[in-house]
Amino acid sequence: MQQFVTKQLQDHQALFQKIETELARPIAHLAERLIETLKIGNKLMIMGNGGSAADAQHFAGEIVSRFRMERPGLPAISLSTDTSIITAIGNDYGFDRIFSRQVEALAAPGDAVIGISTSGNSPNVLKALEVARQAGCTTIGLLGKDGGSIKAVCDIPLIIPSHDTPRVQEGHITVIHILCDLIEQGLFGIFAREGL
Ligand SMILES: O=C(CO)[C@@H](O)[C@H](O)[C@H](O)[C@H](O)COP(=O)(O)O
Ligand SMILES: [Zn+2]
Repeated sequence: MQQFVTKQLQDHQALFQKIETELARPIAHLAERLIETLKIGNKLMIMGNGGSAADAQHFAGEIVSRFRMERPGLPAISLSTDTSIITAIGNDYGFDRIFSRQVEALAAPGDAVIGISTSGNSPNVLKALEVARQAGCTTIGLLGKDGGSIKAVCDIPLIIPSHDTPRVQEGHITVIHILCDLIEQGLFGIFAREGL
């Protein structure tokens, strides 16, 4: 068992080394887009299934409440969280529409709609990003594997370079925390002061 644990930790470390090499610039670029979105009064809408539903809720919580800084609340909604809405749409229209219906109802042009999917192939996330695109939103994917079918409907696809679902999720939550730091510092902190 200890060998198994060691192997998991080694895989995690190797992946994070790759993320550092390949994704530092794309993560900073994505943060800039999110900062611009929030600066002009638009909001973030975030969704995913399973572990990625938890990530969506986690991300929205950091933005609305706070990450590290004392600062005003910022607008972000998790589309994976409201059981009444999700069961109503799922029951009446089908599971594929649980996110797209919320995008129809809540999205405004200029909002950033963020789909989190380790396979890049969840149909409900794909449909929501298609609707978001038609509504004039910026579409963003936190993805894995080869980006799947969702990659094609993303203005900004960020793909964690792994085919192992748990490792991809570990990449996603780290990216989310870095984005939260950059958003706070970009709007209210060191990067805002330095105009970076
Ligand atoms: O958390 C995990 C696996 O670590 C699972 O709950 C996982 O999120 C679920 O199987 C999801 O349905 C996978 O969807 P996706 O990431 O491929 O869009
Ligand atoms: Zn999990």
